[in-house]
Amino acid sequence: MSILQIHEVTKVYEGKVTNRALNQLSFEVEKGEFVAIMGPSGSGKTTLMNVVSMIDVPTSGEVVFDGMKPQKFTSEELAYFRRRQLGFVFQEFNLLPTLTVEENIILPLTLDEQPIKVMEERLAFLSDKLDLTQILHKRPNEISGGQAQRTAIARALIHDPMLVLADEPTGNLDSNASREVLELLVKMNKENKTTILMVTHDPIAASYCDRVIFIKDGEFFNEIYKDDRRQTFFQRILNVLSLLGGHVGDFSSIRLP
Ligand SMILES: Nc1ncnc2c1ncn2[C@@H]1O[C@H](COP(=O)(O)OP(=O)(O)OP(=O)(O)O)[C@@H](O)[C@H]1O
Repeated sequence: MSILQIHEVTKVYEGKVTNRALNQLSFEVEKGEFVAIMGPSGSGKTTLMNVVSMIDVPTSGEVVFDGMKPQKFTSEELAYFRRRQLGFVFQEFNLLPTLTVEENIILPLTLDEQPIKVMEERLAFLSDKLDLTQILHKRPNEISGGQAQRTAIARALIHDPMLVLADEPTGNLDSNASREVLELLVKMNKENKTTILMVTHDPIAASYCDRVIFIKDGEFFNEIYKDDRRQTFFQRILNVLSLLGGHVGDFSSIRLP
């Protein structure tokens, strides 16, 4: 069953020069899938994430979530839908510095005025899964980058969203912390059937996913599915990237997995 359908989405930015950031892009994400989006700089990845998260409206085409069409929502319905059904993980973690780890994680539930019992149960469940129990009382400036990203993942999952959107979640992490965060994303995906759409420049990060969709000049370029071994998937991702082209530096974080 598909949880997200991108149907012939085009996004044109008008200005002195008209910019077609997405051009008739179509793909679907199945419930419980972990999908990476890759493409050279300027290929439309951020625009795609903005359209999926409904920060931006497509010029034409449709984004459908589990049969629902948010383009038809009122602004209140849209705000509610984003808050309840989407989870966000960013490169910069975006934690609130004055709140503790625990307060940061439960923030989405607090905003939704959920009963304390619900908050405590979800918090206990996620802190255990993401190994955060020991640092719940700390503030963001007292924890490592990897711990900050794990906190951000817990915050993204606390309301059990339909879809998690992750934008370069390992972009600010060293290789050990990156691996830890990716393994936890895989664990949440496999054990809890969390559906994740992740933009990344990093072929190692992409190799943790079930499928990689490559876009170029705002258009669908190719997609590959993981077989059983991550190493061979990584190699196949590199092969497609070499066909995809782009500028030197677009995939600068390539290192051996
Ligand atoms: N607000 C905007 N107004 C005009 N053009 C835009 C705007 N946002 C993006 N673009 C253009 O749309 C195209 C796609 O940009 P986008 O940021 O989506 O690419 P990207 O793949 O995320 O790039 P990067 O990997 O460098 O972040 C680019 O040509 C960009 O210049």
